[in-house]
Amino acid sequence: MRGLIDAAAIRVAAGKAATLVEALPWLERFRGALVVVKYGGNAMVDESLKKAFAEDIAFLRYAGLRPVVVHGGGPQIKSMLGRLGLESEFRGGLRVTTPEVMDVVRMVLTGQVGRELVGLLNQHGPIAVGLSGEDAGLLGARRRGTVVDGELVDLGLVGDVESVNPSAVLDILDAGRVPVVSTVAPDLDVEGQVLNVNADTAAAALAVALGAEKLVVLTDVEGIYADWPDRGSLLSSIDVTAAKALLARVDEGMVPKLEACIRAVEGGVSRTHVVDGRTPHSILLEIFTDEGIGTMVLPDPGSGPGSDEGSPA
Ligand SMILES: Nc1ncnc2c1ncn2[C@@H]1O[C@H](COP(=O)(O)OP(=O)(O)O)[C@@H](O)[C@H]1O
Ligand SMILES: CC(=O)N[C@@H](CCC(=O)OP(=O)(O)O)C(=O)O
Repeated sequence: MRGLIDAAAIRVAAGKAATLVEALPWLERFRGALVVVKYGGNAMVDESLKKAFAEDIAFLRYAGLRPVVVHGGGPQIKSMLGRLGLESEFRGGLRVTTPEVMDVVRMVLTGQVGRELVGLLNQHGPIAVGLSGEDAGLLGARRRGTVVDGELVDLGLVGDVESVNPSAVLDILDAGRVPVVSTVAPDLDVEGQVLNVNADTAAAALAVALGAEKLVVLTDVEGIYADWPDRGSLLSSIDVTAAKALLARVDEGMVPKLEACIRAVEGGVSRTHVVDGRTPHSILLEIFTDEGIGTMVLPDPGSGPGSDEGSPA
């Protein structure tokens, strides 16, 4: 009835206020912080998760952080290859990339997925600017193979990032906007050739070059499991030494993600997280709540600043 105070409504309001207050120390801690977010998995294909992702990135931007988005697009590449009657296989979590497949990867990542993401973010104001590893020398790559069952496998036009010139990304950040990066990179050895770089790998290289405070990698699973697929073995954190040992026991797409986290931590990014992109607003939950979510890959204990994330201080 109007005019009466509803006790249940007051409790709900108090709960909402408590959530906001819980975020306060984290807002203070991360004001101005550069955070690289690798966007991929279900969060990229489900409409409501896409919307929630865009809200999270806009929230970070308006809360005074400096988010940089690096996106994947494996499912969209697969779908376009299918429409064109082309096939490609994965070895060690990486797509074997022929010249025809490379054309499709470039078209889909830079021309389709990146554009869509920029559009979604710009529903929250004119904040997002898309670019690829080809723009202003952002990424330089060299061809790489991968080792599967002890044998080196040729992956074709697949590259690993060898050089990063982050000035274009910094220009966009300094203008108060959000860079949205697709991970096609010029081949440093062959002029005019571009290479397909796994987006987790590129996100790590970029996070290191930018001196990011955090790398957050979205995926389709709760986090990293010590003993996959034993659901009781989800890790809340793991140090670099243990993560390297675990590499031998993970497979599928988790290999490039775990490698990316290790590379980022070893490159000085002290907070590296693998979080579940199927959970709406997983990025906000990771950054602005006391518990965080997913798995954090950390420097080894006692190895310097950032080896302990327990509190915002
Ligand atoms: N130890 C592990 N912990 C978590 N996931 C693992 C592990 N080993 C293998 N996986 C697999 O890796 C998958 C994540 O990689 P992928 O499907 O490529 O992710 P995305 O599509 O998010 O890029 C998980 O869904 C799971 O099937
Ligand atoms: C070499 C390699 O595997 N490149 C990836 C690039 C896109 C990507 O990484 O997308 P996800 O993050 O959605 O997996 C590919 O061709 O699928």
